[in-house]
Amino acid sequence: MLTIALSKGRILDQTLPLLEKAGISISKSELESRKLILDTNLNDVKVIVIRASDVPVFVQHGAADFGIAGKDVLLEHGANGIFELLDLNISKCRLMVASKKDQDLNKSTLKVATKYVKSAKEYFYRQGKQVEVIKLYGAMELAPIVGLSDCIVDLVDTGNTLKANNLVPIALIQKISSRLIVNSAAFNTKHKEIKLWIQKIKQNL
Ligand SMILES: Nc1ncnc2c1ncn2[C@@H]1O[C@H](COP(=O)(O)OP(=O)(O)OP(=O)(O)O)[C@@H](O)[C@H]1O
Ligand SMILES: O=P(O)(O)OC[C@H]1O[C@H](OP(=O)(O)OP(=O)(O)O)[C@H](O)[C@@H]1O
Repeated sequence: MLTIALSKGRILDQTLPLLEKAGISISKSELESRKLILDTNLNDVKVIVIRASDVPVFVQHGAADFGIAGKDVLLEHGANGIFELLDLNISKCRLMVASKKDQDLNKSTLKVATKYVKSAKEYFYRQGKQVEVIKLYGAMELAPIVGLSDCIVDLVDTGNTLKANNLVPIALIQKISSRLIVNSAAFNTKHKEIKLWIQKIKQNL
């Protein structure tokens, strides 16, 4: 039995066609059901659809043999018990610093609002900047507008969300795309089975 962990939301829409091309499909009724473990067209392959940030957790603990998650989420999680095997080149965006146009960013301690605490701390540490990081779970763009922070660290794709909130991109931290990750232990015990599926997915990218 093979269990695959997929991220809900925008990654899922781009992941399903990749799996389909590799020979794993999930019916519409299965996707629309309230079930948490979904059947596929193959008896020995099951799929769990969970929050993006939970995918590496399930894979790390062996509750899923492989999973698909954004690099943003993987950077926050760290490499514990996980191998990143494939860049799927989907859900591409950039992890960036952004602020109001006229914001003074030369203060001795910058207030940074973000969901990406680890990446933000590491970035500003490398820059030699002292920061106070304020953890948020969404709507980061609001923070500089209401004076909660001097800047944000968030994902940018089209730039429309920044523009709509009168914010400007300041610096690129990391290019983001979705990655296929495996549990390092499962990769050793189920190596043949996992490798076969990864090859099938890779062939069809
Ligand atoms: N604007 C974007 N353009 C392209 N990819 C994006 C964009 N925003 C997020 N992503 C990618 O999609 C992934 C999932 O994002 P999504 O917005 O669906 O979930 P989320 O709301 O961030 O997750 P959660 O439900 O755990 O809070 C992110 O981890 C990132 O890799
Ligand atoms: O540059 P853009 O194309 O405007 O995309 C950037 C937006 O996309 C993501 O939010 P998302 O839509 O996933 O909403 P959420 O994180 O608040 O759920 C991200 O957090 C930005 O707000």
